[in-house]
Amino acid sequence: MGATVITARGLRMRYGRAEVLRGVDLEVRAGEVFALLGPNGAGKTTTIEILEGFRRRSAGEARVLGTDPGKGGDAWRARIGVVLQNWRDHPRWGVRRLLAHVAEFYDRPRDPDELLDALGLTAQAGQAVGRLSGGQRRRLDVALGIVGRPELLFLDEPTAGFDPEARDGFHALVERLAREEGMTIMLTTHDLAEAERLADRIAILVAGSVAVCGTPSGLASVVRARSEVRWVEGGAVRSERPDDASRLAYELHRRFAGPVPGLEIRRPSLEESYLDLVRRAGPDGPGAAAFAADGPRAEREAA
Ligand SMILES: Nc1ncnc2c1ncn2[C@@H]1O[C@H](COP(=O)(O)OP(=O)(O)OP(=O)(O)O)[C@@H](O)[C@H]1O
Repeated sequence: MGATVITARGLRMRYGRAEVLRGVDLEVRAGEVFALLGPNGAGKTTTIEILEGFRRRSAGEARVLGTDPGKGGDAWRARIGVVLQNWRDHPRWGVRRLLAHVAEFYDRPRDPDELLDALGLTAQAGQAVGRLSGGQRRRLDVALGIVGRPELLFLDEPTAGFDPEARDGFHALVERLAREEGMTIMLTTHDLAEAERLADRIAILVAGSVAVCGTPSGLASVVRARSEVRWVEGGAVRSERPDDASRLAYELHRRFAGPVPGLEIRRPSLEESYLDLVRRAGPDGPGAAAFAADGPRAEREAA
């Protein structure tokens, strides 16, 4: 993996009295697809907007392509592609015309027709932007974000509103951009499956800070919630979530002096574990301190 493209250290953001980011630390390296995953209101968009240079942080350090994003000029901006959550300009312009117009701002733009083809928008080339469906509009947003051949691409919830086919096509496009062109991509999503499919590394943002960060497989082992052990005793179903499920099963086996009635050990799915993590680290959960003592935060930067 290459040089560091994005660094954030202790990033903080306040909107009035509300502290939305409480010290975000992350690092993205060249050629990496990095997913910022988290529930609604976790601070994903705020983080990405600070890194794009669209929002001024309240405190902390940030470097993007070697520059403080709050001070990046035109030359810096031209190296970055941005796909915002809601971009609704130029509703009367034709799709191809808008794309070709934006392409003119760059030295080495992509061919607008090839791009429309890659995003499945050829049939809409002459259509007014304001008349596109939500999913088509989103695909045009992506086309606008990559037409300038950026080194670094920010995608804020890129597949929101996509149907399954469009989502799959978009995932394939992101994989192509990363693998064939070596583009560094940072995306936000609340879709765990999307993050797992696309990202080399995932940071889970909960209540304004990074709860855990690592590769999808490293994350699976760190985030994985405790297994549930169930058995039948005294005519009733008993259930526990011990630290060590196999040890409890062994102890039960000894206690029953043989097979344990109704014994079941259920390993939670990654989805359940993710939701468990979000609940524990969230504002209504036991709080960051309890969460840290519990493991994942202490094991931050899982393999
Ligand atoms: N301009 C603003 N003024 C005041 N509060 C804001 C502003 N923008 C965002 N917030 C608040 O900051 C918090 C984080 O918002 P943000 O959009 O960064 O979260 P998110 O993780 O991207 O959420 P979502 O998944 O819903 O897009 C939310 O509680 C939101 O209401």
